Amino acid sequence: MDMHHPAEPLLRLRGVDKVYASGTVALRGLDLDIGERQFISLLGPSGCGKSTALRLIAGLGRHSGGSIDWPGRGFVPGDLGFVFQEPTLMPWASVWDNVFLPLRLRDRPRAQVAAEVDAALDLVGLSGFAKAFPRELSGGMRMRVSIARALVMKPRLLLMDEPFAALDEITRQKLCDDLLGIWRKAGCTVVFVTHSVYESVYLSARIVVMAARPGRIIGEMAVEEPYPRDRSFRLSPAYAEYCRQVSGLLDQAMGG
Ligand SMILES: Nc1ncnc2c1ncn2[C@@H]1O[C@H](COP(=O)(O)OP(=O)(O)OP(=O)(O)O)[C@@H](O)[C@H]1O
Repeated sequence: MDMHHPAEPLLRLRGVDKVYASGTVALRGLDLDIGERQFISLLGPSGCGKSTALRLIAGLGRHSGGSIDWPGRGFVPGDLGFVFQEPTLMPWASVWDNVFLPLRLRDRPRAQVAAEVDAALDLVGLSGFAKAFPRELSGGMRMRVSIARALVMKPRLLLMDEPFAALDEITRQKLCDDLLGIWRKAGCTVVFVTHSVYESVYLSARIVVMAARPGRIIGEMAVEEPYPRDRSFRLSPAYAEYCRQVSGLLDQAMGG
């Protein structure tokens, strides 16, 4: 870090509140700095406001109080990619056309951006499936198409809302490895919402634990294992110890 110009975070949340029209206080006083190229997980029990926080960061809905800023060079359209629990692909369109969608919505001509679509497919390891249709793919492959679509605009921030929750354990582990590779190559920041202690420890450099009613941050942990990470980390005593500590924080979040 340059000591004369300490790096600004990519995103800064200060005292963010969200009260829904129903009166539910989904978030109260959220303070969070998210750095460039960080991999950060938001972990917490159901209803603690993880998805709300992600949606506010994405600009889907207004916060009721506090501020959300992009302090560096500010927010530029295309800076954000979003991946949901369901891949939400268009079943009638090929893999290539699904990934092309964000560019098409911005009126970018097919021929002009073909290389960008190809590069996004290459990034997620699906170059050979450009002409396939979603129904021909496994659940894990469909999720990778969804990730390629989120990354085709080369966003600086990738928001992921429990992307692997609907998949079986083996596919989940494989996708975690894939995601770490994709993240390293894409060079973006990832904010990953999950219920899973194991997933958060494996993936993140930083885990923010939230509690409900009102949704708030109750603790944070750094996972100081260097990247790249692989199976050997998952099997290591250090991994088990991180999981134990994060589970302890989660117990606190659930009032235990
Ligand atoms: N559109 C909405 N209108 C009213 N209340 C909402 C709305 N969306 C969420 N809530 C409420 O806000 C609180 C936080 O919800 P949110 O979905 O952000 O939590 P979460 O941590 O993502 O939960 P989960 O893990 O179950 O997805 C909950 O009490 C929820 O019922």
